[in-house]
Amino acid sequence: MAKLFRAVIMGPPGSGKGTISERIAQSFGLKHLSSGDFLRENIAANTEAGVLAKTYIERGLMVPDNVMTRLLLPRLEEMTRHSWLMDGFPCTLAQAKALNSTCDLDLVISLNIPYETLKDRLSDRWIHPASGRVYNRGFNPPRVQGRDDLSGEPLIQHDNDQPEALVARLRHYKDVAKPVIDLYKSKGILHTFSGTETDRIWPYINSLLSTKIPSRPETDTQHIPMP
Ligand SMILES: Nc1ncnc2c1ncn2[C@@H]1O[C@H](COP(=O)(O)OP(=O)(O)OP(=O)(O)O)[C@@H](O)[C@H]1O
Ligand SMILES: Cc1cn([C@H]2C[C@H](O)[C@@H](COP(=O)(O)OP(=O)(O)O)O2)c(=O)[nH]c1=O
Repeated sequence: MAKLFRAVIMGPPGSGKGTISERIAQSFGLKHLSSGDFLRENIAANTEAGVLAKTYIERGLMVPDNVMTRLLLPRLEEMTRHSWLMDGFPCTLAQAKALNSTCDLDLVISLNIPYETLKDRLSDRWIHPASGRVYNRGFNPPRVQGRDDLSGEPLIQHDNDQPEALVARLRHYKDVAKPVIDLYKSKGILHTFSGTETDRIWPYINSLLSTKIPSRPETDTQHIPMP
């Protein structure tokens, strides 16, 4: 069996973690794991952790580290036969240390996107709350305005995606992410990508991953190779 590959993608809200993770999952056959999706599944299933997490998410707060690790680490431990890419976890140094004790990461992708770009994207981010699917009127609009493509249910906007809340969220991200980024830098597994357009960043990420994981032949030709 080919060596398993474990990667994490980090970045501020709106940096494109979800969007890029989907592309990586499609191109390289990794399982895309998302902390937000895990939380939504637990909330929907009314698990103990889900009920607790909901009280924080509803107030626009981060879920405490011990709840996150209790929820996610057992799921990761079960994935002994899969290569995966984790999006949204770890967010804090405590989460990173807990993850470290469970598995060895091969690679960390950090997205570095200018504030103005994040502001523009998030102020136009539309979410299907039940699934977490995200849309943007310019970048990936829903087929019918205001409606989720699959369920047809209404899309909503989060107050904390609006510019007034965003400055505080970004400041908070920078504070908590810095020690995590430093940790991965010191381990030599951090790769940072900067830019305003995902379609310009993607070829570089694709190229990096191609050196680490064999692409799936059927999807390999969809993406522009690195210049
Ligand atoms: N690693 C984590 N630690 C603490 N809380 C988390 C974590 N991941 C997700 N959450 C909580 O779950 C909520 C939903 O997560 P999700 O990643 O779907 O949100 P999002 O709005 O797409 O994230 P972003 O803030 O990157 O835009 C977050 O706003 C946060 O409250
Ligand atoms: C990646 C990307 C996303 N978007 C939009 C789609 C979403 O509405 C929003 C956030 O993208 P998303 O992938 O949800 O970011 P994250 O998971 O890091 O929070 O920005 C763009 O407009 N352009 C882009 O290049």
